[in-house]
Amino acid sequence: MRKIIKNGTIVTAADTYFGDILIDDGIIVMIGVDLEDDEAEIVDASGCYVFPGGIDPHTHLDMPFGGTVTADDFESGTIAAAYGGTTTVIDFCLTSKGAPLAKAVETWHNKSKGLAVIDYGFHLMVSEVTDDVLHELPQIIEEEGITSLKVFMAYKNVLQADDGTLYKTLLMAKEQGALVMVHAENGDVIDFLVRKALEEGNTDPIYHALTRPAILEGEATGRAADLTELADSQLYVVHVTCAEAVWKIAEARNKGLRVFGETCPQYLMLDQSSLEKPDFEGAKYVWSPPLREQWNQDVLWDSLRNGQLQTVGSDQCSFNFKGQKELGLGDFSKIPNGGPMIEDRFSILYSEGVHKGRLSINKFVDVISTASAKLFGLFPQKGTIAIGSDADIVIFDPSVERTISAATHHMKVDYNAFEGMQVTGEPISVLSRGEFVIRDREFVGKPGYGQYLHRGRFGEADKPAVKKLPIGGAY
Ligand SMILES: NC(=O)NCCC(=O)O
Ligand SMILES: [Zn+2]
Ligand SMILES: [Zn+2]
Repeated sequence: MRKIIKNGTIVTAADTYFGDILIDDGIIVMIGVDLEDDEAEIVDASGCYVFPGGIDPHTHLDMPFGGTVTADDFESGTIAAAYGGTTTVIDFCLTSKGAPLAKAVETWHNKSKGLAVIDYGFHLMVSEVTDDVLHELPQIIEEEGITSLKVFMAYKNVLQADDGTLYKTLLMAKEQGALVMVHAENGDVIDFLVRKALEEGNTDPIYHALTRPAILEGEATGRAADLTELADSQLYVVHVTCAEAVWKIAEARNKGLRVFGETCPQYLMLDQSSLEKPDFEGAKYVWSPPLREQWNQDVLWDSLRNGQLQTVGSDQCSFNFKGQKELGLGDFSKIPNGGPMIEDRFSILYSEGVHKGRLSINKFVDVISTASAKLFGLFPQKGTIAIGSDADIVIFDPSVERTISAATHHMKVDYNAFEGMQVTGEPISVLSRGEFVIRDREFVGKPGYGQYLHRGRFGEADKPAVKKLPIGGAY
């Protein structure tokens, strides 16, 4: 079914203009003024912005962690994402030492197939680089289109890899055209500090933050950047929280290194004092790296604006307060790490970024969508509004005032970390490949509609192929 989105203000990372968009078979085929097509359904976007769908480069759906499993799976998580204006997620496929990588990828396909309501891809965790991994990885990159590899520098004895593994992964990524992602914290020192705090009887949630100081995030970020330089490779630092890490990324980028950084709405909006809430409520805010002192928020906003950080991911990793976060009553180190962020990422960035004058509207589109498409091999299929791109579109009303709350959110989790926050603007309708997933604030999508994304190699977006127009056709 053809559709014309009419009368909206189209916004991309580069331009803002008034126009109509003709969609055919899930693809944007024409953009212009006063477009007409007798067979097309007309979708009125008067008074609204028309944005490319959000791309969330950092989610953990249906992920086992800390002796439990995230509250949101690929169905509830992608429904919530769509309500929030996100049309693509890239989830982390976990692996275990000694087990075939292909088995882990198959597990993640089984978790997502038939459930996702929007398109999705996977990053692949690398926990060791053995001969088997060296043999298997190029095949997975080629056949699965998984072109980003994740190394954890923290979570000792659970997910953490050593520096040798990180270095070998960087070398392999350089050769294969993949992007290495790091969770940058010094896991060994954190492990020592956690044990010491517990021995001293310090068991409350706030000690999660106090045992993971910002300097250990800065140190690991700098170490990863140095190893990237040595390997002449490429690095993406996930969930950057603090000035110490931003400075290391900026230093690397100033040297001309291919080092990129992501932050998340929680680090832009919340601070460490949330972990001190009484009655164990601080546990709701336990994730890693932890929330920081408030002044870091300005550093993060400035870094998005000036390009030292490029993207905003959600790090969606939801656990219920009742029964899951409570696993850490009496021992903060047993609180499952993570929070529910997938639904509010887009609106918080618009409201606190664009509406409050911290980001231009085009920069907003870049950090919420376009930059991730480019870094993770999805551009120009995703991440923009252009002829030939997938019609992943958000019709966003900037005049709506609303309050974020667990009572109205769509994640399957019993609290919202941004409870009570007033935001301006709301995604009213959301289309994925030309089909409504959210229509006039109602979910109308279908589990299983979301397609797995076979992604391009790192750097391909810098040299896109010239598109050919079919003879006599618009595209
Ligand atoms: N962030 C967090 O606490 N949980 C998810 C796993 C990770 O990203 O480190
Ligand atoms: Zn992490
Ligand atoms: Zn994460």
